[in-house]
Amino acid sequence: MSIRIHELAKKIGMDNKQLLKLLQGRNFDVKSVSSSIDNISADALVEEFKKPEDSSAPASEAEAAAAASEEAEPTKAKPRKASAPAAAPTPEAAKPEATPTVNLPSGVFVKTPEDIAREKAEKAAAAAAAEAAEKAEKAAARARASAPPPPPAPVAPAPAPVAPKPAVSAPPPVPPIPKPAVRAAPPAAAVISSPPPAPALPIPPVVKRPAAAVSPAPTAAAPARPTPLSAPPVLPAPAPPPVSAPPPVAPPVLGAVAPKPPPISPVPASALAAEDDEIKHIQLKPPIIVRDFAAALGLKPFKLISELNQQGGFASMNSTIEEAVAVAVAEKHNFILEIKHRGEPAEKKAAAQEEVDPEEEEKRNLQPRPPVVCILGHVDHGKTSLLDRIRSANVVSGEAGGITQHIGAYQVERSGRKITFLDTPGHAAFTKMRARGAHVTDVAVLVVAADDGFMPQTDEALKHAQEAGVALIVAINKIDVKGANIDQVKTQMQQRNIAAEDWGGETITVPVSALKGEGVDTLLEMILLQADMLELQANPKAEASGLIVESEIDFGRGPMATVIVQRGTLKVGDALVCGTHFARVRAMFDDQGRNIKEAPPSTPVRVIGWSGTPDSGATFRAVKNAREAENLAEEEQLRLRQVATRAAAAPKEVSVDQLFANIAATQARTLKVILKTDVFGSTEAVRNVLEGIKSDKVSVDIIANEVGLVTKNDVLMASAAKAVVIGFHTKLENGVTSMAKHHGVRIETFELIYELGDKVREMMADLLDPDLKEIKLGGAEVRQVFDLGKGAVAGCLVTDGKVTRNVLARLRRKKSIIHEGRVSTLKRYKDDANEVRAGLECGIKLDEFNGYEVGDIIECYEVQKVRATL
Ligand SMILES: Nc1nc2c(ncn2[C@@H]2O[C@H](COP(=O)(O)OP(=O)(O)OP(=O)(O)O)[C@@H](O)[C@H]2O)c(=O)[nH]1
Repeated sequence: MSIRIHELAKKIGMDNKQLLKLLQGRNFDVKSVSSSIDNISADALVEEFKKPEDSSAPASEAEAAAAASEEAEPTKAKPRKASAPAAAPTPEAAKPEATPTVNLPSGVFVKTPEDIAREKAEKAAAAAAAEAAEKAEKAAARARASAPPPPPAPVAPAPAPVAPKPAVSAPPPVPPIPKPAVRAAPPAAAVISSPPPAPALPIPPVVKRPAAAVSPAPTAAAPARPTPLSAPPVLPAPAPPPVSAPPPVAPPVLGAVAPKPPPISPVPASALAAEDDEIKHIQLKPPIIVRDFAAALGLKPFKLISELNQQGGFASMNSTIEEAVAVAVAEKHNFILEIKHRGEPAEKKAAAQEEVDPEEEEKRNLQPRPPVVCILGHVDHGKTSLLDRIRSANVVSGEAGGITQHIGAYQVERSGRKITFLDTPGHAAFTKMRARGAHVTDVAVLVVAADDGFMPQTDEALKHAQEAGVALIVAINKIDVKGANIDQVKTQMQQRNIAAEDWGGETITVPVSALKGEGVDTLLEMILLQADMLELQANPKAEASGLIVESEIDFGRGPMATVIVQRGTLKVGDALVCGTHFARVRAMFDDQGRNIKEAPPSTPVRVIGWSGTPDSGATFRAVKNAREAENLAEEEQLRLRQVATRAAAAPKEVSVDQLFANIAATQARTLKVILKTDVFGSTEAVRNVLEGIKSDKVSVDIIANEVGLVTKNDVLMASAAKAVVIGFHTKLENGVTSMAKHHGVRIETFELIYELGDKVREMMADLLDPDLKEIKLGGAEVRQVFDLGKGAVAGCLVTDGKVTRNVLARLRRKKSIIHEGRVSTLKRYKDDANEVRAGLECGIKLDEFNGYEVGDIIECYEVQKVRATL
């Protein structure tokens, strides 16, 4: 039994990637987050990472100590209780976690000996450091407490987090503190508190505890609550700058209070210092991302994630945290979080002061974006059904012939996260679309039917995905079908060097049934997991740019393009330029056809307002205004014209071979085609089909191709050029049919690409002279020769088929053909006959031939014209 890493990570509340690294560091043979480890090791890890939270054992120890101290200081009771839950996350508690000190349940081996040795060393070092800090702090506290000499010299550069606690643990204003501390302190504490000679202040005992295991929590927690008011009046005379170097707030307070002499209680002074030390300020800009926030708090991201997840929701490394939540979490960790919004005066000032580095700005604005996923695979392997299942809409039934004809882009939501899907057609003609699909995407899902295995377009799709360098997931579909063979598909994967994970490879492989929905959830989970691993980000604040997935002329709305926003946020009213086309975004529609105003990164959206149909695969970008967009498009048109003119004007060297080839080409017959399609991608697909028809005798020339309806103009053009009009997925404008009849123009429209291919082949063949085919009718053997004076007649026996008067015939003698002509006379006895069948005797005379010999064979045949082959 085993468990996948991402499941384990969820259990532990750790980031997938971190857990993967951790396991790799511990020499586990794991390659990706969907790899698995054995259950024993997994349990040990769960146990290991439970520790920091359920530090109940040591906590109870601490509580015992605290309870003891309560007896002496009843006033302390409340604060401690209240702060108890917050104990764990205090900086002190967090510290031991920072070093990977791990206590495994005995008998479980999940670490290498080196790991254990290293951890021990780190633990020892941490303990030593903590102790040194304590000592230093203690000395400082003592120096402050024993007021008289004002030596301001800070006692020791006490490490920030540990230092404050002892001070705070001794807040009680009145009685000489030592007693409770002594009582509360475990034996160890007493020992350690001894080193410095000076007065046995109460503080140390609490700090005493060995850094990691201690539940300094309760004690440490107490100081966490800010009690600023108590500070000023009590402050001891001198020692303004005690240990509290870090927070800048401390000095003024201390300074201000310093002159007051009352020497009564030295303790609160340190309490104030501690407090100032404790509460730190951090500034962040929205959006607050888990990763950055954890770094600012000095926490491990997985700790923060688990904390956020406990509050409900689903956080990951790149999740954005709501501001209110972030403030609360920061408070819990003794930080004051200042969120700096854009446009705030302070920021404006800062912006004015320093030049913004665009790269920095870009980095700062990066935000997680949804993954773009491409579904690839062979025809009919279930790509559309899978997508259909995922978004629970019935697309398959709406497609012509059940085949996806052009790319579709959709967005689905899963666990509160969006995934953008591209559906690409499986037919061979749509190669370019698939290639384009693969290049736009982050993750490619290769659909392989379990009953069919890898097919030509599966391999081609795999090649596209590999060339594009996108993450690959294999979905073995149709596992419900009789004859489904998952292992066979995995064998084929192995042969292609993309072995499945459970076969020792690295390719995430999910068996699914698009029809029954089995495995689809797992597939989505894997996609999100891959997306997490890829850490996909984009800057939504930048000028919008992206890629044209598809373009078409929408009847009624004009040129329309399906685009994927890759960067920035596309808005209605934006001015766009894309090659020779430009747009002012009039309206945008999402995959459900709903009108939307904005499209952030990774969103597929249909845009209207284009000057024409931009090429699929071209990139667009937003510019300042429509005028600029138009100018840029015009410049591009001009540039292309110049390139074409230069190319045409350039002298060409023509070889003799080429010359002959050109002459032959002019003699070869050509089918001229005017092509009209629904979308740009279809044009490509039809072109692919037509260019794939190879013939030496006849060629296809697409003299014009456009997206849109077949118009009267097309008919006129076809009439002038002697061309045919081919429409794919498009209709005819009113009046076109009658006009075409009048001009003798042939118009053919198609819904299925393979039907189009077959028909064009026929049309091409029709341009060729028909082939002649000889069909044998029968044969007769000459048995006797009759000389009639004015000529000879052959007395024959019809051996096969039939002999008919006037048909073509040839006379063979052994292997030679002696004569070819027609059967001019055919007699049965003395009567003329039209036809004599096999087994009967007859007299045959071939026109203009008299030289028959016994044994000659007369073959009768006819010649038929058949359509020429290409
Ligand atoms: N039994 C079974 N049939 C399926 C499953 N998935 C798809 N099919 C059927 O397979 C046929 C083809 O499915 P599509 O989703 O159109 O396949 P496609 O790969 O999108 O095909 P193209 O659009 O031509 O590229 C349909 O009849 C589906 O009902 C499945 O998991 N189990």
